[in-house]
Amino acid sequence: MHVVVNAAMSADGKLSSRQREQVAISGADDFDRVDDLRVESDAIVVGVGTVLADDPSLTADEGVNPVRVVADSKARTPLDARVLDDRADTLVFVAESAPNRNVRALREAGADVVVAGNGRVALGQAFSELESRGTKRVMVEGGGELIFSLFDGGLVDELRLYVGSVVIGGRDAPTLADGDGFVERRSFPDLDLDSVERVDDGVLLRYLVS
Ligand SMILES: NC(=O)C1=CN([C@@H]2O[C@H](COP(=O)(O)OP(=O)(O)OC[C@H]3O[C@@H](n4cnc5c(N)ncnc54)[C@H](O)[C@@H]3O)[C@@H](O)[C@H]2O)C=CC1
Ligand SMILES: Nc1nc(O)c(N)c(N[C@@H]2O[C@H](COP(=O)(O)O)[C@@H](O)[C@H]2O)n1
Repeated sequence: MHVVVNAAMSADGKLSSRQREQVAISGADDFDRVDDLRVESDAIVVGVGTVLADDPSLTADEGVNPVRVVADSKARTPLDARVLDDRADTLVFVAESAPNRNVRALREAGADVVVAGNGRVALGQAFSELESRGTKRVMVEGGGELIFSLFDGGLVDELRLYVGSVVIGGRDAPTLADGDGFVERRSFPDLDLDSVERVDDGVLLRYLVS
């Protein structure tokens, strides 16, 4: 299974403002590229923080939509979230401790709910489950907490990063990889820069994870 993390950040490394609402960092051409990447993928994965902040549909304007996957330890996905609409299938990974009531309600809303891990979704287990269902290409669309955990778990093969020509600032604004952060130099995931391309008024960087 090949896992691509795709994100857009400001020149100062922020995914959004400190208010954690959706900010359009990408321009039109980059959003078209993201749409193409969605259609080329078998699954699009986000953390529930992104669902709560952005309410994304995670569908493409044209083509067959991949399955939408939410890492949602406590089953907090709102029942009126766009990821639960009927434009594509939705799989929600929850932890064993997720309230039964929430899990039941998500199932009634049409989601396939799978338990993986205690306390927090065990991402290695969740990705193995995706692979066992025939998933070959995974696109991760954020946010920073989930992306950090995926790097921490050695689960990322490729990073496509759009750097927009804007400064957002804010010590509490989300960045590409939040979580606890790495401390030891030897634990920092190393990246190989594969290509650099100007897109809109920003830069698209493509890295392979060593
Ligand atoms: N510019 C961009 O490309 C994007 C920006 N965003 C922005 O990012 C922010 C949302 O990001 P975050 O708050 O970091 O939320 P997130 O989307 O990373 O979700 C984090 C949540 O996922 C759940 N989760 C379950 N298992 C987990 C695990 N093993 N590790 C980590 N999380 C796990 C937890 O409930 C956790 O609170 C919003 O401001 C949104 O606008 C989100 C996606 C893309
Ligand atoms: N590629 C990209 N560029 C930006 O500027 C962004 N703010 C994001 N955010 C991500 O796109 C999702 C929106 O999805 P829908 O188009 O509503 O389906 C959002 O949730 C982030 O994952 N991405």
